[in-house]
Formats: sequence, structure tokens, C-alpha cells
Amino acid sequence: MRPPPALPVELKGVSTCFGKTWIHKNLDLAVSAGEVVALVGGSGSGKTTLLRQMVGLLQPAEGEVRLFGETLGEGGRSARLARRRRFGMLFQHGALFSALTVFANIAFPLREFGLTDEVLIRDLVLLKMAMVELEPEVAARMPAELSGGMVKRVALARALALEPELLLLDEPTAGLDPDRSAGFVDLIRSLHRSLGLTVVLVTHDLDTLAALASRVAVLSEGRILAAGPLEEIMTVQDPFIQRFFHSERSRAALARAGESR
Ligand SMILES: Nc1ncnc2c1ncn2[C@@H]1O[C@H](COP(=O)(O)OP(=O)(O)OP(=O)(O)O)[C@@H](O)[C@H]1O
Repeated sequence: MRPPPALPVELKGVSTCFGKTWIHKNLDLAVSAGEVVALVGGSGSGKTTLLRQMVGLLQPAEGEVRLFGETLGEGGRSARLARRRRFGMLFQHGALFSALTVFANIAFPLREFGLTDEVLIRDLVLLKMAMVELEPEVAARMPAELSGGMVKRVALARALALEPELLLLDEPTAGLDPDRSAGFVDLIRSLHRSLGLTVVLVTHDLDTLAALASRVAVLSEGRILAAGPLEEIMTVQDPFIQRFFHSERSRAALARAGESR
């Protein structure tokens, strides 16, 4: 019998400490292929830190982070590069290189991985731009000339440049007005379906969460307090969960999501 496929993300006993403050304490989380897992938690609870640990930008003080069955840091340079190709990350606020054009931003990971054929790079960049519904004319613009929604789309195109299996999104709709936010959520949803991606996202936005998440993981007091489908999580008796999901605003967002699903 074949072994089950490795999980895209697995955190085991992760503890994180900045100075004398412990942010995560013996935290476990597993993400299966094809899931969209939304991490929610209070401000400063360590959601972004967890995303950064998942891709090896930060090391936990204790515990293990596994990506596609391999412990981060394991293996030599070629193993690390092979792993690097399998995920893309959309950072909070996009984090585009401000001195590079849109084209050069999206081409960056391709060049970083040694692609030198300029015709192929051009075709791939234009393909990624089409995937995120950006017109080809935008390629020559600088990040400062873009609207907030366009910055997110360019950052998403860059995250998808290496055709990853896993996409990590840090507050993908923060700073967007409701229409742009809904458009971006639709785009992520359709890319998730068409590319068969696994997605881990951090969001404060109930509309985004309700529209996208197949599972919600609640980070509280340094660990995953509960993880499950939204309907299940909403019934958990916990002060943060009650505040987060049962305010009037939350109820309205969840009702909107129910109508559009
Ligand atoms: N590199 C660092 N050095 C020191 N402290 C840090 C570092 N990165 C994060 N922190 C602290 O760790 C805590 C968790 O930060 P993190 O950004 O992960 O939280 P978050 O849940 O994403 O918060 P928010 O929802 O406000 O974005 C915060 O108190 C933050 O100030």
C-alpha cells in the first residue's frame, strides 16, 4: 500500500519566543492538500509569525515545521530550492520591490531560479498577469503608480510565478474597499479551484474568511484553540470566538457569505 501523501504544512510542538515573551506554546497544526485554512486570532497573537515560520523566514525556538513532509532546514541547498518552488507567499501590503516595474517584480522569482530565456520569461509573466486579471499594459508601470487592488494582484502574480502548490496569504484583502475586496476574494477562490492549490491565509475580515475558508484555525494564548469548519468554530464557547464571530458586523458578513456560496 502506498503511504498517504505528505501534508503541505505540519507544525508540531512549535514554541516561539521574542525576548522574554512566548508567542506560541507547543502549537500543533496540520494542513491537508487542497484545503483553504484561515488563521484567525487577536492582534499580536502570532498569526503572521506562524506564516513566516511555515516558509522558513523565521525559526521557532522549539518544535518542528514540516513542509510537504520535509523538516524545514533539512537537506542541502538543492533540497531547499526544490522546496522553495512549491510555495508562494503574498505578504501583507504586497511587499513589491518599489524600484522594479510590475514586469520585473513578477519575473523576479523566475530569474532567481535561473531562467534566462527572455522570451519564455515574458510569456510566463504575461500568463501570470492574465491569471490575476491584469492588462498587459500594466507591466511597464512602477508599484507607486498602482491602486491598492492592483498591488495585491501583482503580488499574487509574483507569488504564483513558480507555479506553487501552496499559497500563503497574509491579510490578502486588508486596505481594499468592499468591491475590490470581493473581487480579489473571487479571484483567489477561482485560482484555488482551477490550480488545485492549498491555501493558508491570515485574515481579520469576516467576509474574506466566510467566502474562502474550508477550515478556520483559531490562535489564542499561544496555541490553536480550535480548528474546524466555520459553522463548528462558531459554536465554541470562548470569549475571543464569541466576540469575533457573534458581533452584529460578523453576523452580517456571514449572512452575505451564505447568500453567495
Ligand atoms: N521579529 C520580531 N522581533 C520581536 N518581536 C516580534 C517580531 N515579530 C513579531 N514580534 C511580536 O510578536 C507578536 C506577534 O506578532 P505577529 O505579527 O505574528 O502577530 P499577528 O497575530 O499577525 O498580529 P496582527 O493581527 O496585529 O497583524 C507581536 O507582539 C509582535 O510585536
